[in-house]
Amino acid sequence: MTVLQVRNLQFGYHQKPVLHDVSFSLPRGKLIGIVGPNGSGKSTLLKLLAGQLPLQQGEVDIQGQALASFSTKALARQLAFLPQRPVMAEGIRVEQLVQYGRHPHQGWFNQWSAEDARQVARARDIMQLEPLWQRIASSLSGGQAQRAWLGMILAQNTDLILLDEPTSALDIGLQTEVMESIRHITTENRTVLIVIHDLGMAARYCDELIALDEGRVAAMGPAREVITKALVDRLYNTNVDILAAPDDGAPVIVPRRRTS
Ligand SMILES: Nc1ncnc2c1ncn2[C@@H]1O[C@H](COP(=O)(O)OP(=O)(O)OP(=O)(O)O)[C@@H](O)[C@H]1O
Repeated sequence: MTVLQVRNLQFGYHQKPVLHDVSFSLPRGKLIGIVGPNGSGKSTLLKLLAGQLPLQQGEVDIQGQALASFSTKALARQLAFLPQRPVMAEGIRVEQLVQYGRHPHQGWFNQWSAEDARQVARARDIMQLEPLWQRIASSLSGGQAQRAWLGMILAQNTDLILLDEPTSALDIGLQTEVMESIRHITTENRTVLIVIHDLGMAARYCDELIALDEGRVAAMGPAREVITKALVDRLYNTNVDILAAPDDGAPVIVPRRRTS
């Protein structure tokens, strides 16, 4: 079943076009990556899908229902969105941040339910936040903060999760750990759409990729088929070699030096 359907999306900032005729659909239970050069429209696309920017042209359906027909709270029960640079409120602890993910599920009197507690504990365990639980969130390192934010997103317990570069501040060990956790989420039949710059990680972990180039879909399909030398050279104006990882054959992208 299709979780998200995007048809002929066009968008511009102050009359400057940024996205052109973008169409795709996301099946349930898959990890889908959006790749593309800086400024190609990846964050703009995610913000539109999350209802953070107004649709100008085209249609977005979430679980078969028009995006515009959802209230803010109803939308937050369907999809969780982690922007590229989320703003951390001063003074809150990691525990409170993760609990905040339950807000869309709470009723008029903000009753805290057993289900809320269960989802918060689950998010804490998956993101291994126990040692950070009572820390002031704004005092965390970049990587720790990213895990805390992901904990909040997991606690929201939505079928669709949109993440804008969730591994950008992480060292290579944590990157792998977080990507494994994100993969784990899709085994629960959730769909995750992730903006990611690291093409090797994208090819290794994502089921499918959407490659954007100047606001247009340049390629779309199974991750390891999308990452070709021709596409990478063209999109990033570079000259790469693509090797095969020794463990599972996933593409490893090695840019050649530019010798003068
Ligand atoms: N609020 C804004 N007002 C005007 N122009 C914007 C705004 N946000 C983004 N843009 C422009 O829209 C284009 C696409 O930006 P966007 O952030 O979506 O790209 P991106 O692919 O996510 O880039 P990056 O990989 O650098 O994060 C860029 O030219 C950018 O300068």
